[in-house]
This record gives sequence, C-alpha cells and structure tokens, in this order.
Amino acid sequence: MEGRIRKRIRIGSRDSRLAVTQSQIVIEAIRKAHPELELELVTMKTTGDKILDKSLDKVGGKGLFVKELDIALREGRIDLSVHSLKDMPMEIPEDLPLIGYSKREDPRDVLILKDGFHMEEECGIIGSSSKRRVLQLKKLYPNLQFETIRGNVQTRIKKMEEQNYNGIVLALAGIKRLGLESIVTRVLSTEEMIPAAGQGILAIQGRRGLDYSFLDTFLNKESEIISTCERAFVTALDGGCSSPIAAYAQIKGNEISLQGLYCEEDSEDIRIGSIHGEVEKAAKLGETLARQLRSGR
Ligand SMILES: NCc1[nH]cc(CCC(=O)O)c1CC(=O)O
Repeated sequence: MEGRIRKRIRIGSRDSRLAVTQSQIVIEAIRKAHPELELELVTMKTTGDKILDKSLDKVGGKGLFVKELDIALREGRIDLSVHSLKDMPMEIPEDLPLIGYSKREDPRDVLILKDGFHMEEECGIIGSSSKRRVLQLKKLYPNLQFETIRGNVQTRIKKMEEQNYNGIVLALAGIKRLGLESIVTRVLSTEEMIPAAGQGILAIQGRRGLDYSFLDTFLNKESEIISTCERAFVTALDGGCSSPIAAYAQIKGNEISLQGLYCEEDSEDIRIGSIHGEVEKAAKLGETLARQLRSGR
C-alpha cells in the first residue's frame, strides 16, 4: 500500500446560495466523520433556476430543480446530490435512489414584511407563488392580495425590497441556514400554516450500486419515517410540488401524527385533517388521511 488511499467524492448541488449552503452542511458532516475522503462541490443551474419569468405552475413538468443533477449523477460526473426534500418529485428514478435524509430543520414558514407594513392594514400585496401558502394566508389575512414571485430566496428578498410587494413568505429552514433570521417579521405556527411535505429536510440522492456508508452518521431515521408519511399523503392525492397540498408529520416515541391540507385544484374548498398511529404505519397513515380528505369525509 502506498500510504493512505484518498477517495474523491463529488457532491452535486444547484448553484443558489441556499443550495450551496445546504450542500456544505452535508460536506462538513462527511468531513468530520471521514477526514480521509476528498470532497468536491460541483454546482449547476437547473431548469427551474433558469426560467424566472413564469410561475412554476405555468412552466409545468415535475422536478424542475433536479433534472440536471439527475443527468450528472447518471453520467458519473457527481457521486451524490443534495436536495431540499420539498423540491423532490414524488417519483424518484429507480437508478438514482434517495440514500437518506438529514435531521429536520425548523419546518415553519415565516412572513417577511417590508419596513413599516403591518399585516392588519387594509390592503397589501404578498408575493408568493405557492398555492399552499396563499390558500392558508388568505384565511388568516382576508384583507391581503397575493401575487406570484419567483427566484431563489435571495432574489425574492430583493424583489420584495425593490418592487411592489409589501411582503413575502419563505421557509424558516432556508432563512436560518442563510443566517437571515433578523429579517423575519413573524414566524407562522404549523397550525396557521401547515408546511409543505419535506420542508426543512435535506435529501441525499445517489446512484444505484455505489456504497454510501460514509453518510451513515449524517442520515436521520426519524426524517426518513416523516418523509415516508408526508410523501405518501401527497402521492395519494396525486400532487406534484405545485399542488395546493400541505403535510406535516411529527414523531413522539413510537407514534407518528400527520396534519394534512388538501384543496381540489381551482376550488376554495380547503380540507384539513389529522391522523395518528404507530411509526411502522407511516405510509398507510398518509394514504388514509389522503383518502379521508379527498372523499370529504
Ligand atoms: N422551493 C424553494 C425551497 N426549497 C426548500 C426551501 C427551504 C428549505 C427547506 O425547506 O429545507 C426553499 C425556499 C423556501 O421555500 O423559502
């Protein structure tokens, strides 16, 4: 043996600041557990990053933020990719399985308001292109109007400051990872605003056949169960990432509870419900709640 074998691992990421920060969290965790590995970050723009002038619903297609990374993974240009679970399509290609999940960061959404604007004012424009967020905020603040806003977190904050928006809604997880907590006006509780399935969780995607045991200390079993439950709910409702669906699962001991929200496309009929049971039944619980909400119970 000629000294220490250096194994190089290339980690693929979108090139937004949040995506890179998230990938660095994973890189640091691997580095700590396996200092012998050589880790390289490979960033790339995805279709979803390139098309900024349209609402995602209009662009259509699923997995707009993952396709380029999938191709790089398949071609062996990267060895794993780091994603926000929330952005992952429900169907994952068989040859590019999800290897595992991070511990969940705070799953709540936050309001970021322009200086001097208060939600109770008679009117105001909130920028959001998420039907899930708009539906739930309309209930809380019927006085407000909503307009689509696109771009990564940085871009949206800038658009709010420079354009005709009085505020925006973002995930606290991303804001925290970027160290931007100081711009948050109000944190919305998970009852006021049920989060998106997977919000706050990072998913690691790999190539079938590769050994990912170097990730073992990073991966979180609870997040895997939570993902199973929340994504079973979304899948059973046939929803992609732009459908008005919310799902939030929590584990306590051997019990898992799931809060779900579902709204038939282009209707105002918001259905909210919850279910709980043993963690072993995570997928079944998600499917059952989906069926109950869809049938109107
Ligand atoms: N769709 C973009 C996206 N994907 C994941 C997050 C936040 C981080 C997370 O949920 O882990 C964000 C930004 C946002 O919604 O504010």
